[in-house]
Amino acid sequence: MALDRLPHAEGFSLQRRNPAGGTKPLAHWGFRNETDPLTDVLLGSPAHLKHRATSSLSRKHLREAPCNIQVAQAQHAELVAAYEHFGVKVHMLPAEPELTMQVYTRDSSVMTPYGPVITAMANWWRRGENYAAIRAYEAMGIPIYDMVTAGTFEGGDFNVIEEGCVLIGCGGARTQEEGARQVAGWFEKEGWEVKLAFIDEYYVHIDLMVVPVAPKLTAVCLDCTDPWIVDWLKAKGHEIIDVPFRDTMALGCNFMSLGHDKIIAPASSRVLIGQLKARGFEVAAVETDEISKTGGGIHCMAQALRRDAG
Ligand SMILES: NC(=O)NCCC[C@H](N)C(=O)O
Repeated sequence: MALDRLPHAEGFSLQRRNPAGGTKPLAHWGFRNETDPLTDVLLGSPAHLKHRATSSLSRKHLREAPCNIQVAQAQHAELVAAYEHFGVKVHMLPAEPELTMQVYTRDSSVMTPYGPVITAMANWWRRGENYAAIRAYEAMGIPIYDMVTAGTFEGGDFNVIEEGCVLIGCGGARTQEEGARQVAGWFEKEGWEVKLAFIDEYYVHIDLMVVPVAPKLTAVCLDCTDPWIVDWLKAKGHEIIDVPFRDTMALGCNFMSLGHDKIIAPASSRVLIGQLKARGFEVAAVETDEISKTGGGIHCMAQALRRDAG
């Protein structure tokens, strides 16, 4: 099933970035803040999901207790239901048998106020997702900001901390320094504050350990996040919710903020959920343990197409 052309479609373009900076934000699509109210999300079908040895984590599960794909698919259906419950419009990438990891829509593109960046996936089994993303945005009528050409870059490493401020993860194996510096240069030209976070490739992407919850509130795994990142966030006035290391390695710090104090979080991340509830958040706790054996969590499985600036 193909994606529909959306209302508010804009003239499609493969490169609307102004090389001099000052690119005009899109009129309808995109978002300024990862914590603004989510209205539209891009998800990927798990119809052809395959458990591959893609990282230390997924390799360990593959060795010890491989993912039961049917259970994972049922968990994904619950995730879709959670978005719909909160009134978020779900746009689903058409299932393609060759794209066995397309459920992780965070990585093949990243939405910005100026349109999506098409990334450059590191692993051969995910490269086709970049082409599928281009086709999807063309079908929906959302013009592309630009495409990464300097090296590999994966969307889980583009972490919008607050309006006009991005933390770019660089582990080498997924996002290479060359790709990270190309994207950093674009956003510096747009006037953003950009920080590069060099992480160990064991952690795959920066969104394993740092994810925004609400304005000035960020979940961080203090045990594995470089202290300068924590100091930087605190200097900006962010309060930190510390997610334990063991939970983090089970994708427990990888959740989705829907804005309006609503969060979709993995049911197994009990410390995080407790902290959120204590602060008055409404939390949809979704079982994602089976699907996460394949290496990603709720944040990895979502690409915000539009957040309402209010
Ligand atoms: N942003 C993310 O952390 N995405 C998870 C990707 C999981 C997938 N198995 C991969 O290793 O590429």
